[in-house]
Amino acid sequence: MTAPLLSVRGLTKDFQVGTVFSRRRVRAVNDVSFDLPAGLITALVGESGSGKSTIARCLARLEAPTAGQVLLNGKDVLRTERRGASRAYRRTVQMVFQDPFGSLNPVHRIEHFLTRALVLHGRSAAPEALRELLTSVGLTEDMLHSYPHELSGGQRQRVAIARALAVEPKLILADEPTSMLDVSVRVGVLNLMRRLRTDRDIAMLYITHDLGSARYLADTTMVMFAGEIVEGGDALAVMDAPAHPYTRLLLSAVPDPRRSSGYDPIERARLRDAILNPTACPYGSDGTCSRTEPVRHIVGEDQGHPHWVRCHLRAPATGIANRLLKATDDLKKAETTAA
Ligand SMILES: Nc1ncnc2c1ncn2[C@@H]1O[C@H](COP(=O)(O)OP(=O)(O)OP(=O)(O)O)[C@@H](O)[C@H]1O
Repeated sequence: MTAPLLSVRGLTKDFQVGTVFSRRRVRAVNDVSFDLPAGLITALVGESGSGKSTIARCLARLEAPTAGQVLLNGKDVLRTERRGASRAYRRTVQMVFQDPFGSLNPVHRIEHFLTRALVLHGRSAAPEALRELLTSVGLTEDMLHSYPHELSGGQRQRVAIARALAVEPKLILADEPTSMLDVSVRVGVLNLMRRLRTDRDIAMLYITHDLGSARYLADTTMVMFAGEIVEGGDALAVMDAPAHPYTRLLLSAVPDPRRSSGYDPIERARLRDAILNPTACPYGSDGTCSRTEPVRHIVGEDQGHPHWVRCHLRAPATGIANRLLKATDDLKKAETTAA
């Protein structure tokens, strides 16, 4: 197994919400631990509000965790860099956001974003360097003089990726990088990410609620529910043999072309409950579940990655994974058409 580039231990993040009269605390991330190995793509999947972006923002050092450790190459960066991320950390760990338009100031040309990133990190912004950056993400040199609004959503996201690449990062935190793009251009951006992993050995944390794209892109997958990571392992193993009831619910929401409704109504009702009430485990309320906190159980191993689950009601796989296979097939077909 590849050594971890970045390790997270006991990461917890609370937010204060409400007014002065009704102040309360929301625990967005609760005691989360995982490793991001060098050169591998790790997907973090889960419904809206489960805490995925908060983890990414803590790792990008845009939020200060309430508790826990972030170890970059074994160094506890929250302890050693108390005043904020060092330039070396920012160079190693870059973030790509969901909204490629929001992350590029509309008053500047593309040349500005790339030049600034290169210069800030003490690198040459010579024309060849700019050209190389653009071509590495599948764009052409003439786009240097374009404004963000003159590019398509997919092209803007490629510019955002080029800007991240300018500092030669070792890890890219990609928070829903394709969710605002047309389906037809999503696969191109996913393929670009895969190429960066293979050609440049860049590790990625790929955050998404789209299980099909996680299965398509990632080496390993972690499933997040109500602020906790409840299942993890080889991406295909987690998707094809989900052991946690919540993973199975997420998979059940992948539309099934063989059913007119697309959803199993019972599964859909439970998923709805889980989303509407994300702080309570829906499987704990029916009396079948132990009250004690579930420990990690290893349920298998694939490609050298242990497949683990934290749930009292872990279960063997069912046929729902077939729908995900279909979604991945569709992506592969789109890839062939786009090529
Ligand atoms: N700045 C903040 N202040 C208060 N609460 C916050 C803040 N940021 C996130 N939260 C809360 O933390 C929880 C997790 O949010 P987060 O954005 O991390 O989830 P997510 O899984 O990334 O969802 P989405 O895909 O919708 O962004 C939610 O309940 C959210 O309302």
